[in-house]
Amino acid sequence: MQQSNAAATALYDHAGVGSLHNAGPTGGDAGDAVMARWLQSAGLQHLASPLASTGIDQRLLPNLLMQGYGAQSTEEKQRLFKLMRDLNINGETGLEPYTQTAQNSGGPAASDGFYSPGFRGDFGAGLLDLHAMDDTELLSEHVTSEPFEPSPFIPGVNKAFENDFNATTNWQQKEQSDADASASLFSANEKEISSSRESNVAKIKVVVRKRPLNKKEISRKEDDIVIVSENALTVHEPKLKVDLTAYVEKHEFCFDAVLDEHVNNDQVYRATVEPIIPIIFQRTKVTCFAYGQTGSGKTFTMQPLPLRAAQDLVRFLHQPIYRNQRFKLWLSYFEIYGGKLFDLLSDRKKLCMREDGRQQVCIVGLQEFEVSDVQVVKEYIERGNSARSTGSTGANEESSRSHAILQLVVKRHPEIKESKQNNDVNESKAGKVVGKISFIDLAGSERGADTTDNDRQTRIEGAEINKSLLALKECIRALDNDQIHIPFRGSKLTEVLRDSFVGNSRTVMISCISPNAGSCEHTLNTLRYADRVKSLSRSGNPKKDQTVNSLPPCNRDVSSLSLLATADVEDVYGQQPEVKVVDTGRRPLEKDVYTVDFDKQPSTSNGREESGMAYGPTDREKIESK
Ligand SMILES: Nc1ncnc2c1ncn2[C@@H]1O[C@H](COP(=O)(O)OP(=O)(O)OP(=O)(O)O)[C@@H](O)[C@H]1O
Repeated sequence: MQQSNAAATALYDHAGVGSLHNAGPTGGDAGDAVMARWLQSAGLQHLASPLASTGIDQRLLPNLLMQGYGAQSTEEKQRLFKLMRDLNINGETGLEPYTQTAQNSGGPAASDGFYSPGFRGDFGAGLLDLHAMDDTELLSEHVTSEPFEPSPFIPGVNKAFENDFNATTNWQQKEQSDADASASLFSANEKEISSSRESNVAKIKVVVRKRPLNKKEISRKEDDIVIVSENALTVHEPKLKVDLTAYVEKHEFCFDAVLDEHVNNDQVYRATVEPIIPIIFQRTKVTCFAYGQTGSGKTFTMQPLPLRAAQDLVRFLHQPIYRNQRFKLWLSYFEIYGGKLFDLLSDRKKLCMREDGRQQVCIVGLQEFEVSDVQVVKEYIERGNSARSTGSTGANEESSRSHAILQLVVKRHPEIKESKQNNDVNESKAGKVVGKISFIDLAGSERGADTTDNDRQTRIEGAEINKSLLALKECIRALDNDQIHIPFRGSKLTEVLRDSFVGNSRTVMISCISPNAGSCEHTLNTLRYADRVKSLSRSGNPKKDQTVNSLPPCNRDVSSLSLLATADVEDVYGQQPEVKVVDTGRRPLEKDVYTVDFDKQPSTSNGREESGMAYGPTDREKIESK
């Protein structure tokens, strides 16, 4: 309390009136004028005048303000709080030294400002305290737990929570305090905080998920050859010597996280997408995709994620900061099949991709739906899923033959009066994209090499799939190396995701693997692809290169792969509390020397890009630019 008083008092001093105790009538006037201007800067001038008219000693104003005097609404209190805080920050940065007064002398140093524990502890009721408790303390009370476990990263929202000014969490208070930033979304200080939060989320995160043996595999008495331990796993490859004696070759890998067969979908969400949700509101484009052979669990893994993410995004949107700024969530769902795009929420309407004048890719005719309720999101997802192209493979009766892309986009909408001027533009288009997350359920990675279904259709599917997987990897590589040129034209998939590869973006790859011995080769291919993606961040960064030598010998690269020679010491995912990950300074180890070319995807030679494979009606396409 002393500190906050000191800060407000400093305002008077700054006006050249000396300490409050010395303020005479003239000095008081000058101080009052500054105080009035100060309040006016946040639209709170009315808080000064009632005081003046009641004849209350203006010197008491800082105290009264600190008690929330006159502020009627939550919003006003927030603004007032922000003003006080800014004052402290300025004081803290030494913009304007202030004289010690009787009130503040003996208290904590001025430089401790708002952030000193003493100050926090004394902070009066009715005003926000950004630092009273850590993020997790209040969150758990307010998060709706059905049907998922509460998320420590995401604020809970319910009516009481929204209305209870004092019960807002630190995190929410920070967000709330952004509300009156008119010119930009975030004040300088908050930008700092948000950028540090952003930088805490690795650009590429690679997670492996192992599914359990299925009934067929159990009935065939197949062995589980994948052993998971922490963030590493070992594949025990059964082999035969020339003299036909059996032996096992071990392959060890290490990733950001490895999730075993006992991990449920909610835990997958927590380890992958959840930490990224907050930065979507900070103009980040996120891509999350699952990769792996058919039947390895990609769809099983990916399908719950958008719903879970939508639930958290909706929670954020209910925060006053975002609600006041007219942030809305939009959902679209389409698939890429045989190089063509189909809207899964619009009777498989064929879509086409256009580049506008600003080289922004837009999918012409793609329906976007505003979603503010998780139940509605669920219905859209179910509708889209039932419209997907699936077929049967040896390993999966309902195999995805396409890449399905579900996008959740946060947009900021203009005020009603502004948007009325653009009556002809539909609401979704009127909004400005703030951030988005794309969930991609890729078709099985080995379909190009699928010889059991080797008909023409399958070959075409396989060719496109292979092409896009290769292109995806190239884009991730370029992205991670901060290359200016991103080879997004390599496939329809990467073209569609173009805006996810430029600017501020994050990628989460979930590699799904089957545990049975019969899938060993595919499992190793999947892990090598994942390893390759992860290792991309180890190449081309001299800072990372230097650190490898300081790693303990057991963590050093011992394989013959020069590209995997450096350690990813900058991946700080390991700091997230809920995520089962460890320092990725340990590079993946695959002890054996491979003969496999890691870059090589299953053959694409049998595929030509075919046209005229449109599914569903070829509706007249409304050509319009976003
Ligand atoms: N972790 C898991 N736990 C329990 N069952 C799983 C798990 N992963 C996958 N399955 C089951 O395995 C089967 C195949 O999974 P899924 O359809 O997700 O594979 P996929 O990789 O998407 O295949 P495709 O590429 O052919 O579409 C499904 O019946 C699914 O329910």
